[in-house]
Amino acid sequence: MASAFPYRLYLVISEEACQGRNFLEVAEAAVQGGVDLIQLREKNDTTEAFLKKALQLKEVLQPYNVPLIINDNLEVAQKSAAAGIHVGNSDIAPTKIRTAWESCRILGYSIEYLEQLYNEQTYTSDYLGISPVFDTATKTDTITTWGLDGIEKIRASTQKSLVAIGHMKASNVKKVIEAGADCIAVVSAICAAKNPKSAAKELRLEIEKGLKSRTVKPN
Ligand SMILES: Cc1ncc(COP(=O)(O)OP(=O)(O)O)c(N)n1
Ligand SMILES: Cc1ncsc1CCOP(=O)(O)O
Ligand SMILES: [Mg+2]
Repeated sequence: MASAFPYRLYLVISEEACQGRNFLEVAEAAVQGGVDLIQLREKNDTTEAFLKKALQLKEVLQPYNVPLIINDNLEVAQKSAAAGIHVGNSDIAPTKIRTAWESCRILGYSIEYLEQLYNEQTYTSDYLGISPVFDTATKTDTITTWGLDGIEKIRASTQKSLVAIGHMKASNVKKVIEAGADCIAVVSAICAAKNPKSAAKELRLEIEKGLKSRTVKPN
C-alpha cells in the first residue's frame, strides 16, 4: 500500500525568504530539483494578499502535481482549495480544522513538547513537524530544540509521519533521516541558495543516502 504521506523534501517558502527573487520562480526551480511538497508561509500578509499568492503558487505547482500547504490561515487554505494546512500550538487546533474543512487532505501539526504526542491534536494530524530540530535564525520563537536525540525519542513514540525542520542543510539531512525523520523541510537552504534547483537536488540526494543507510542494517 502506498504511504499516506510519501513526501521527502518539503519547501516552506515566503516572498521574504527569497530575498528579492520571484518566489514563484524559486518554487518552480525547487520542484524541478526534487521538492515534492510546498508550504506557503506568509506571516505578515493580509488574507487578501496571502490568498493571491496562494492561487499563483497553486497554478505553478499544478503541472508538477506538487501539493500546496498553507501556513496557519484556514480561510486562505479553503479559498485556494489547497491540499492542506500546517498549524502549531498558537494556531487553530487540528480538531477544529477537521470539523471546519472536511476536504483537508494534508494536516500538519508542530511538535514542541513531548506531551503533545499523546493528545487528540496529534492523533488527528497527518504528519508532525519536529519543530525545530536545530536552532535557526528563520524562526526564533521556539520552545524545544529537539536535536537528533529528540527525533529518535519521537520516532520511538509514534507511527505518524515525521517532518524535520530547523537548520536543515545538505550537510546534516542524512543523519536526520537516519535518526527517524521521514521528510525534510527547509526554508533558507533553498530560498536563499544561489541556485535553488541544484540546492534541492543536493538535499534530495542526501535524503536518499539517509534512507538507504536506514535499510542497510549491520549484522
Ligand atoms: C513543516 C513545518 N513544521 C513546523 C512549522 C512551524 O509551525 P508553527 O509552530 O505554527 O510556527 P509558524 O510556522 O506558524 O511560525 C511549519 N511552519 N512547518
Ligand atoms: C518555519 C519553521 N518552523 C520551525 S523552524 C522553521 C524555520 C526553518 O527555516 P530554515 O530552514 O531556514 O532553518
Ligand atoms: Mg503557525
